[in-house]
Amino acid sequence: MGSISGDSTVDLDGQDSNAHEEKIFVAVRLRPLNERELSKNDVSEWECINSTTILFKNTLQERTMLPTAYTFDRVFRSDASTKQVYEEAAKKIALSVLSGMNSTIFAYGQTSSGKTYTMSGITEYTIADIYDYINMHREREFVLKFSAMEIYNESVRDLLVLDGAPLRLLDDPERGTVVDKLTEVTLTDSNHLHELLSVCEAQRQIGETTLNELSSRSHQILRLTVESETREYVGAENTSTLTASVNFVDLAGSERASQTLSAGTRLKEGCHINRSLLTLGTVIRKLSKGRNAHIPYRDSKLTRILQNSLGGNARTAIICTMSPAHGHLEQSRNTLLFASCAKQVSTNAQVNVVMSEKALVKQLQKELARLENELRSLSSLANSCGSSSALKEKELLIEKMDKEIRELTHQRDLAQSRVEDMLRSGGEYQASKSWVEMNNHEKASWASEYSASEASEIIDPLRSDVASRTSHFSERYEGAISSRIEDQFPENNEEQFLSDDTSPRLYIDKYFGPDPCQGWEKIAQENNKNFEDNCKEVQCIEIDFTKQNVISSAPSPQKGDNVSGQSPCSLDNDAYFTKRETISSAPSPQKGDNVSGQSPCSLDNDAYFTKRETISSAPSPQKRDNVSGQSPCSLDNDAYFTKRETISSAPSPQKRDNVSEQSPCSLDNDSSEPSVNVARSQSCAAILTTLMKSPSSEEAEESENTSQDEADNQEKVSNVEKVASIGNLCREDSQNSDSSDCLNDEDQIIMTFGDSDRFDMGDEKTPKKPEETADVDSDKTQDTKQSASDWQAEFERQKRKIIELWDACHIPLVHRTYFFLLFKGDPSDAVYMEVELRRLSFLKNSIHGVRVVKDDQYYTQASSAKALNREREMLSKRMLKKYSVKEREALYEKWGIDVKSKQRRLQLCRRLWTDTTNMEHMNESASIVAKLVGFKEPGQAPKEMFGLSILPANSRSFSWRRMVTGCLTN
Ligand SMILES: Nc1ncnc2c1ncn2[C@@H]1O[C@H](COP(=O)(O)OP(=O)(O)OP(=O)(O)O)[C@@H](O)[C@H]1O
Repeated sequence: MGSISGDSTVDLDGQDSNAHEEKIFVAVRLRPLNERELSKNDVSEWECINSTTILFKNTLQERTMLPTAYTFDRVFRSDASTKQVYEEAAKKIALSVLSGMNSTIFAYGQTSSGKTYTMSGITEYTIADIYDYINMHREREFVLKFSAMEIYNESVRDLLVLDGAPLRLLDDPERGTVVDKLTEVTLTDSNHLHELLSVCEAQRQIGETTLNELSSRSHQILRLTVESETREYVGAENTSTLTASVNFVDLAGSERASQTLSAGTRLKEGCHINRSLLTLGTVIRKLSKGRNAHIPYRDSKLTRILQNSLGGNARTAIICTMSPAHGHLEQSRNTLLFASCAKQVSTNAQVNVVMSEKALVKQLQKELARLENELRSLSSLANSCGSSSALKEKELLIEKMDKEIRELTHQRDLAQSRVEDMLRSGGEYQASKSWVEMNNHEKASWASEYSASEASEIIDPLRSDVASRTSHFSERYEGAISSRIEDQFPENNEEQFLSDDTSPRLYIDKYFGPDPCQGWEKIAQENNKNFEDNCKEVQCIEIDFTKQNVISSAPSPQKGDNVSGQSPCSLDNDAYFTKRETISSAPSPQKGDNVSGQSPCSLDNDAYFTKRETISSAPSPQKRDNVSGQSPCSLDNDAYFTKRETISSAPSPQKRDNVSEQSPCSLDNDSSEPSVNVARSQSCAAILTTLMKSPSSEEAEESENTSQDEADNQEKVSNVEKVASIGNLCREDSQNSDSSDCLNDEDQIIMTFGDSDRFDMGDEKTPKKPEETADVDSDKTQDTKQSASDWQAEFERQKRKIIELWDACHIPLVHRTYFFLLFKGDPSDAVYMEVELRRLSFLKNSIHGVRVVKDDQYYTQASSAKALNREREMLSKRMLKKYSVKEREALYEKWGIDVKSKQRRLQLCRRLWTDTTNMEHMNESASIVAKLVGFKEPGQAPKEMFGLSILPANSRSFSWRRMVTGCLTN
């Protein structure tokens, strides 16, 4: 022990007493082959080629891509003594405790590799050196304290107490994790310590495994705390004490159940051991990559207790022990991998100086006097400079600001509600009909007639008023406002996370577009242009859909009906026929007839036939009817027939009346089914409305599906469903989502035909009985009679549907809460709900094999189960801030969470928004999330902030006009 000599208490072996960052010291120790290994003729696979490098000999010439040489701070051959290991790998760090620095020596390695053998030696040598040092430094007074614990099956036991109960871990703001009620014995001398070590040895959980008769089944942490102060100053006023601890950590060995042949208790122990070592490995690996990574200290008690030693403020050495035997090759490699990571980890140890109580009191008194002086000088300054009046002035300013904020908000609300009123009542209908009283046709017609200039007329004066007030307001109060905002949203990671998604303004800007007030002008300007485009786009969609019904119809006797002229029935497998007919003006009847003039029947497998026809004059009713003229019922496997017709001019009334004169029921040649009677009016929007809502068209599809069900050949059914799915998609999107996003360009849809599991938008698709759906006119009448109470029912239905979709699409809880609080049951909610449903339908579709290229980024990015889990974790953290202990306990009870269970907050947050059918649960969830993220009280969600800002930033893919048009159809 002669090396302990220094005169200084804080300078051992040239160590610097100041805080310094250093890497963990990593050494590897090979043990000799043991008897068991020798008896199996196992060979030694590892060799230390110098004092720092260990080499894989590969005696058996196995092919391996793994590294063969590993370098560490020190490697020890199997004939090295424990004393040598101590001197060269552990001593320096262990004895840092004498200079006031915490330190830890770990032994890590697989079972039976020699951890306990090494660690007990190191502990002995350290103790001996410490007592030697104490004896040599009589000028200082030392107090040594000892504690010992083991972590057995994830519970912490006091090794100095016989049959003690498991101990709890507490978080101390200053000391980090502490073991509650752990015995700490003040040592009288080294013998005393040795006695206690014997107690620990006797107490520790030992068990026999195939690999080690005395296998340690727990992690053992022995802690020796050394306090010292200069004798001369003991009891003096300004003396200070050095205090630090050294931990001797003998980890349980990693093991493979198959190798240790463990079962029952041993197996359970082994699982706990491996799990905690895995966490230790993860902590080390993450630390080795940098301190910013999320370090899972809390995942195991071992890492929690040793947090300071793992990248913290304790000097640390890890001695990795390994068996050189070939039979343990894999485990040895794992050990070396762990050692390699550990080598990269830095710690930042510092000297812990504890002031004496007297010195502390003295210092505090000084500080108090200084503060009192400051206060006195401040109050005299206040009296002389009239700072109280300055304060008053500021208060008045704040009051004024508040008033102006209220006034501005009021103005904006007023402006929006005026515009909304105007939009709802709509020109000539205003006097006679309310919005809910209008039928879809009327709504759509109104939408088409309402012009941009009219909108601007109303909006412009309001906008300029609001703008001038806003600029005046921000000029004056910008500084004050931003400081208020900073107060409300302080910067830290968690807050950042939440403010990214939940700060009302940021949230809305990010996901719904800019401030509504700023969007009006653009909207008004784009109105006319967009509306034209939209009509075209929507027409494409709807006619496309109609055509599919037509395709399904029986051929008409007219010449024009049999455009393809031949049944696709005989299409070979995988062949399909796509027909597009673009009619830019009224086509002649002749021209459209027998357009293809060729049978697709003769197409070979995998061949397809795409036909485009441009017709420059109005088509005759005959021509437009039954374009394909063939039932796809008899399509061969995987063949399908798609026909699209794009019409950019207003068709003649005759044509419109007969567009789908045939019932899709005739798919099975069942002419008794009600026929589709889709009328096209002069107005684009009217066409849209009628087609979209026509129960006949729905029925047409249903009938088609029904008849498919009846068909013998199930394969054919699936083929037809594939065709129908395009129609369904079009219809869904035109009804429920941004139609132009979906179909204004064929390239915007990528269909996965193998996936028929389409998104079900709800009740609309429930097959209706023929008598319920036969007559479009009767539906129109019903539309007209729709009352506010109908809306209530519809509102509830839509709300539930949205909730289900939120759940299915893993929509962030903050988002759900915002919208949930937004929905009040007013007819004006229709707009918000519509937008939400559309986006969710896109998302759901994209999950189910249909990718919409222009999909809303937010929905595709934010909506994942993983993101949702993260959000729940973040929310659970906020519970500490937002709920008192009592409130939390009340919540746990209410939500059926055991108050004694672990991770109660997380448990609660994991339950939020899960019971989608229980509206009380939804309300409760919304209210909790709202509180956690600081939304307004439930029922006061900032609806006005959403207003028309439901427009996304990308106005090209989503226009106000389109949205309104879409809403009209429901
Ligand atoms: N370097 C060594 N020289 C000689 N014998 C050794 C050496 N290392 C370990 N041994 C012997 O190997 C056996 C297993 O050692 P030890 O109990 O220390 O392993 P361990 O890694 O602690 O195992 P476990 O994780 O199962 O507790 C013991 O009998 C021990 O005496």
